[in-house]
Amino acid sequence: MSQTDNIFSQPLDKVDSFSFDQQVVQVFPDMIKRSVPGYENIINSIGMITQRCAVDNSNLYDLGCSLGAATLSMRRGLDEKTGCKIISVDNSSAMVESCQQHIKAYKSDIPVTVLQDDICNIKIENASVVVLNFTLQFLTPEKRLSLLTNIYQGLLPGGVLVLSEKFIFNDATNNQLLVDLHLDFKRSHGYSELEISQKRSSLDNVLISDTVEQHYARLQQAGFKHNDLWYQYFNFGSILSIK
Ligand SMILES: C[S@@+](CC[C@H](N)C(=O)[O-])C[C@H]1O[C@@H](n2cnc3c(N)ncnc32)[C@H](O)[C@@H]1O
Ligand SMILES: O=C(O)C(=O)C[C@]1(C(=O)O)C=C[C@@H](O)C=C1
Repeated sequence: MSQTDNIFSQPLDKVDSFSFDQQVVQVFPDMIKRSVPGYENIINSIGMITQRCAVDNSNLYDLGCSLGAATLSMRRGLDEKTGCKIISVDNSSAMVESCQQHIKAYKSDIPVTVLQDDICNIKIENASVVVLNFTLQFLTPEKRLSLLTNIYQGLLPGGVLVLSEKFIFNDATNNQLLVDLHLDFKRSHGYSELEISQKRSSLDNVLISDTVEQHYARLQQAGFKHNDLWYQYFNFGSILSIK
């Protein structure tokens, strides 16, 4: 069972940069549900996208898998396929350890390999579905294009990338309203003003958001010609890119 996230509930002398360490791992399912509008819808839909887009004898990748929520949803979507393998990758040792336990707890014949590595080092091969669920935003911007290019090159024709992110918006008025609505979402899930502001400081320069237009431009540069938002809830959303 996931514990309640109260990491930022007490005043901290110094707010450290956010990292996916053991303390975050322990509360992660609670943290992400209470912080990311639409997270559960996106996770469920990743299973549906997998069911429709995965092909027999291909690989599926969950890049920045955390505790494996998207991996498990993909695996549920593979019920009627044969010869598929899921490769789930995260560079946090605490996440990978917990992810392995979590995945083992659910029985299935579909193989899942959980790797502790930087997603920039992974060669994508024979892929029908690749998921980057709220992970690209944690890579330094200079590394983002080469990762997407690697993904494009490793996808089979017709293969898909699900790219979920926190966005910023060019229109300052819209941006402010969507940011405020996200903060209201957090308040409605029990986060205090102190928790919200300390978490925001801790994510400064760690989570670097792009606009939807910047994502489309980068995806096109990587080779993807078919890119569209399939989900948006305030300043969070998900793009589906097809090779
Ligand atoms: C917000 S979480 C992802 C949530 C997860 N995909 C889900 O659906 O529940 C971001 C994850 O990306 C991982 N991460 C960040 N940068 C990474 C990198 N360069 N290589 C591998 N994993 C990375 C973090 O350790 C963290 O577990
Ligand atoms: O913007 C925030 O407040 C967030 O908490 C976002 C976010 C994310 O989008 O990944 C950041 C870190 C945690 O992993 C959970 C959620």
